Amino acid sequence: MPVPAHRPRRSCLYMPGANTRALEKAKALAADTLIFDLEDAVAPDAKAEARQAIANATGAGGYGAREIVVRINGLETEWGADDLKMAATCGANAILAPKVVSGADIDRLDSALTAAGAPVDMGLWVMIEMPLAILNIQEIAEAAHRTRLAAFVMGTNDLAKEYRARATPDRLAFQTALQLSMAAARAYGLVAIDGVFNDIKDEQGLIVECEQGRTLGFDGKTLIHPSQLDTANRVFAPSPHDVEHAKAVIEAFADPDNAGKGVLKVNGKMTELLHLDEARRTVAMDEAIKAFEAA
Ligand SMILES: CC(C)(COP(=O)(O)OP(=O)(O)OC[C@H]1O[C@@H](n2cnc3c(N)ncnc32)[C@H](O)[C@@H]1OP(=O)(O)O)[C@@H](O)C(=O)NCCC(=O)NCCSC(=O)C[C@H](O)C(=O)O
Ligand SMILES: [Mg+2]
Repeated sequence: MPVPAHRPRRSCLYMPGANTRALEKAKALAADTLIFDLEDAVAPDAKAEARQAIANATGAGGYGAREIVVRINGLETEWGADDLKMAATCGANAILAPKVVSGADIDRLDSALTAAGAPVDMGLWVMIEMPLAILNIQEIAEAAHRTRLAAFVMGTNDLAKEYRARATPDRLAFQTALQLSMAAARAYGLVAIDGVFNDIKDEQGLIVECEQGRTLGFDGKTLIHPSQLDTANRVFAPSPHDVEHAKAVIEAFADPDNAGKGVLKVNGKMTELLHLDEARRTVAMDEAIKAFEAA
């Protein structure tokens, strides 16, 4: 299936690779992206079994238009090379590598994927979750120019552990990391996905965190439970008001009376050509979401 230019990634649901029931259940869940995990959600004794379960699930298919990503263990671990070998040719859209800290890490992963026979359109996603990754964030993002690097995924649990930080509702401790990662992602054309919200029962807390991620510019949020899907899908989609306003901006610039003008007033707001670009992106994403949901 060709990759749409504006692919929705509002909701990116992790599931442990060893949980075959979750892998099956995912075929009917309203997630834009499914992340089959071999790393932290899988116990050391279950790694080989989980790797086989993911290979079986991706081989059998049935996930429709959902994007499939396999999170591997780090290449420095005893499981990483076998994970990458399986993930490279299992039919997934991308692999997600944990705990990268440098541009050289991206080069190593990229070379290993090519050597393992990964298709040219397979993406490389990486977890931004180590203090050194935050300090080296530009160098990491810059590797996108020479590799398949396509996305940053924030790992706020590992960041909390490494920083010895407190997880507060405003995510004060992670603002520098979130915002530097966002700047680097956008500067080098990468997708940016926010970290997980651990308290499955706290729906209001999830809404607040999704809204904050959306405000910061993230494309979507990583999730850990199906009950979190609807909130992320709603918050990270353009709202009906956003789409209506975007269409008004596009119409205003297309009006022959406004030909040659660089600045207009639309719905009482100053509107420049840069807003036209954003309006086109909003409408394209709205259409991409509708097409994805109809598929
Ligand atoms: C957290 C969980 C272990 C809770 O599981 P459980 O107790 O089974 O929850 P429920 O009984 O409420 O489940 C209801 C049904 O939903 C299915 N389910 C649950 N979670 C998922 C899921 N993630 N994907 C698909 N399906 C799911 C259950 O099977 C139940 O189905 P049924 O039996 O038919 O009723 C569990 O939610 C879970 O394992 N979540 C994912 C954990 C995970 O993958 N963690 C790793 C990624 S997070 C991370 O590492 C962050 C990052 O690296 C960082 O540093 O921040
Ligand atoms: Mg992590």
